[in-house]
Amino acid sequence: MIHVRGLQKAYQGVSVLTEIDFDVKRGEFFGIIGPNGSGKSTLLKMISSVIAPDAGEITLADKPLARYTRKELARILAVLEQEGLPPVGFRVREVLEMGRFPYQNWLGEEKDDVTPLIEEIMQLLGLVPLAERTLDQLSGGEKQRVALGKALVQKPQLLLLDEPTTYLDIGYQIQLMDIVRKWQKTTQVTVVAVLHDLNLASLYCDRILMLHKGVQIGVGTPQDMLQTDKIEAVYGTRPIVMEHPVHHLPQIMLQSRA
Ligand SMILES: Nc1ncnc2c1ncn2[C@@H]1O[C@H](COP(=O)(O)OP(=O)(O)OP(=O)(O)O)[C@@H](O)[C@H]1O
Repeated sequence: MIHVRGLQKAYQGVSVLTEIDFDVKRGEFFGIIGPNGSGKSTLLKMISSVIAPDAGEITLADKPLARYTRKELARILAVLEQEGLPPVGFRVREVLEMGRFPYQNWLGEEKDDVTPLIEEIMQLLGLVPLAERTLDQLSGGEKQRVALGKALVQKPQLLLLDEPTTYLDIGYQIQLMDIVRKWQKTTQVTVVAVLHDLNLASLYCDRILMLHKGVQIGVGTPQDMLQTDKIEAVYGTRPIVMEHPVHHLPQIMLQSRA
């Protein structure tokens, strides 16, 4: 689904990403992890074509990213970002309808009736009781679900998540990630997620790319990447890594040095 080759980016002459090379398979849940400032968001912005690389190439569904028009790209790719929501006066149902923009003609009309799709996604995300509320009447967690709804109604082949659980409590973190995974099973969407929480990354990602100071430390399964020495080298803190008793995946416990 995605091929990234020799990607490089610098801001004002300061290199923030060098020699990034990886592939993401169709239907995969792919995580990007790394400390603050390691280049995760920059990489995601290049995949969504918000910024251009200085060198290297990204291929999306067998076509170089640079050759997509904005509208073509919007039919393939959706980005979950809370800042991507419209101004506060819009109602939840209207915001979800806006997600269909890539499929509408210049009159804002679409060939097929999308009401069933919008209803299905509102059900999936528990947004039915909030449908007529305006965005300013929602909590941070509810807004995050609306933003996810707007991304899902696009029916993307590729869903990009930039720290999707930042404002969510543990219950909503698991709920949001489970919803994405459930949706992935029915639609085969490819998911690329920047995640700060290494334990969530371990539970949900098929493979993980680890960045450190703009350099690719490695790409591999959670077992390959979430090892004590690697985490210490990159994050500067030595955790205890244990196997999850139910999911049999690595989970980390932090150790205080005080
Ligand atoms: N528009 C910009 N102009 C100059 N420098 C930038 C710009 N955007 C990002 N940077 C710098 O590029 C580096 C990588 O930033 P980026 O946001 O990609 O990191 P990140 O891994 O997503 O960080 P965080 O986990 O803190 O969100 C940082 O040093 C940041 O200060």
